[in-house]
Amino acid sequence: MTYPTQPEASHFVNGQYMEDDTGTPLPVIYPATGEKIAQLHEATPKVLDAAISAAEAAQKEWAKLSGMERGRVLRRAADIMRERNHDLSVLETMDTGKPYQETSVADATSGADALEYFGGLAASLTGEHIPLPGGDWAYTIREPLGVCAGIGAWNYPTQIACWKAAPALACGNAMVFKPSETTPLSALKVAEILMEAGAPAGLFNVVQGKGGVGAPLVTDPRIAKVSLTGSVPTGRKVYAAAAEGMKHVTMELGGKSPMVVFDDASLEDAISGAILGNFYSTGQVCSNGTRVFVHKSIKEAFLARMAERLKDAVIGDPLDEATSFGPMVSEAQLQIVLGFIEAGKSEGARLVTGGNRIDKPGCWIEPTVFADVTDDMTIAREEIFGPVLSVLDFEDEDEVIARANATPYGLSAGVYTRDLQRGHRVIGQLQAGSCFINSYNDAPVEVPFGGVKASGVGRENSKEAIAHYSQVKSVYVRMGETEAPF
Ligand SMILES: NC(=O)C1=CN([C@@H]2O[C@H](COP(=O)(O)OP(=O)(O)OC[C@H]3O[C@@H](n4cnc5c(N)ncnc54)[C@H](O)[C@@H]3O)[C@@H](O)[C@H]2O)C=CC1
Repeated sequence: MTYPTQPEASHFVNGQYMEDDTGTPLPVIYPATGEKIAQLHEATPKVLDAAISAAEAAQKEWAKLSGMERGRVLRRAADIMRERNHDLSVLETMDTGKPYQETSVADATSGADALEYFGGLAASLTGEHIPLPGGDWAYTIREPLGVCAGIGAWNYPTQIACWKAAPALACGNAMVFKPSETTPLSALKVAEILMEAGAPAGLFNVVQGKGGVGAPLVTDPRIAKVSLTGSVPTGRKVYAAAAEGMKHVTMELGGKSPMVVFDDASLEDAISGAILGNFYSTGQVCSNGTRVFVHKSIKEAFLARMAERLKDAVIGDPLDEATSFGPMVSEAQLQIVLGFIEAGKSEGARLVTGGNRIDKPGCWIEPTVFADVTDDMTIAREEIFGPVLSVLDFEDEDEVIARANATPYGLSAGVYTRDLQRGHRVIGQLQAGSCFINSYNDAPVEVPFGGVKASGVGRENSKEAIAHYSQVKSVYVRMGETEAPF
């Protein structure tokens, strides 16, 4: 028995489901068939206010607990998520269209990893003792920020909710989370699980809606920090709005990341990396290596073998465990991707395989590979966020580094080579936050994740995230008399 797709109500506020059906209707569509699977409503100002007030009250109590006590709740939530992985994965597949083969290993499980990791870290979030001249000393206290707003994208809804909530709650903050309007279902389950694990009512609240709900959440004076996963244009707006209130931010934004395949690389591994970095989640991954620079001497071999490997993709019912390639998340995103494919063709790129909408109900598109792509083409410059791989030729190491860096983005970068000195030398020069050598798109919770340049501010995951969900108070303690000039 899996979860019904229609939740009890649209929002989760102060420990329970909440509805206000005067909000704008928000239909939820299963992208594999185009069927409506739930009907929600956007949050009204009343719902938003209730969520922020509940978070404010809960945060004060939560921050009084020791880190050990807070961590215990998060670790219990991680265990519950793992026990319910099947049901959570089916729901995530219905919400996003991503195959169960993926959701069962990369969504609730990744969320549980974050809850477990930050739950374990919570008790160790201590300050420092600083000895000073004359017997004076100082100490520091790592304090929570207060109520944090989390705003999510549609590609990894459970993972995004947990990657934001886990470090925020571990540090003693509360959260109001707004999922993407395209995938509103699974964050409600994260809220339910946190309450069941013993979190106080109001600690983690979910409000639904589009940018019109996100914007007042960001500017509300009771919100101390905003963590957004989304596109660069939205990031610019949210960052600017948060700056007005001098709020802390984490921005996990888009990219146009390079993957460089040298002539000494293992061809099979490089193709696996390019598949993971372009077709996993139907290409809807922010860190994807969508500009695949392949050394000219191996380009044709690379393309021929890639076309062969793509024939093994199992495109079909996302709930069937054998399916390895699902639909796009929505008709709107599908149309954007088809537009980029047309631009690729009209600007002279060579279509090697795919390029078409698949003729059946739902949002289906073929895995698509372009070759002979040049740096100035639209498909080499703009984030597509779909299953479209572009192969660009190169011959020289310095040349490929310069071209790889010639982008406003800087989320990820990858290098395939058997020459390890070269691997490290090249990665050292690539302008990106999350990099890979002979691999692509791994994102374990122990490792910092985030971008440089236009791709973001701050880091998620790892100990680095703690700095972004807490602030340091320093206390100077004088042991002798206080001397003043007069
Ligand atoms: N760096 C990262 O960690 C990741 C980045 N992304 C990026 O996300 C994008 C795709 O996701 P989308 O949901 O289409 O992005 P989007 O930028 O359209 O929306 C992201 C979220 O922001 C909200 N929003 C929109 N306008 C807002 C405003 N003015 N104020 C407050 N909130 C607002 C949306 O409702 C949604 O919840 C891609 O560009 C992708 O690269 C996606 C996943 C991970």
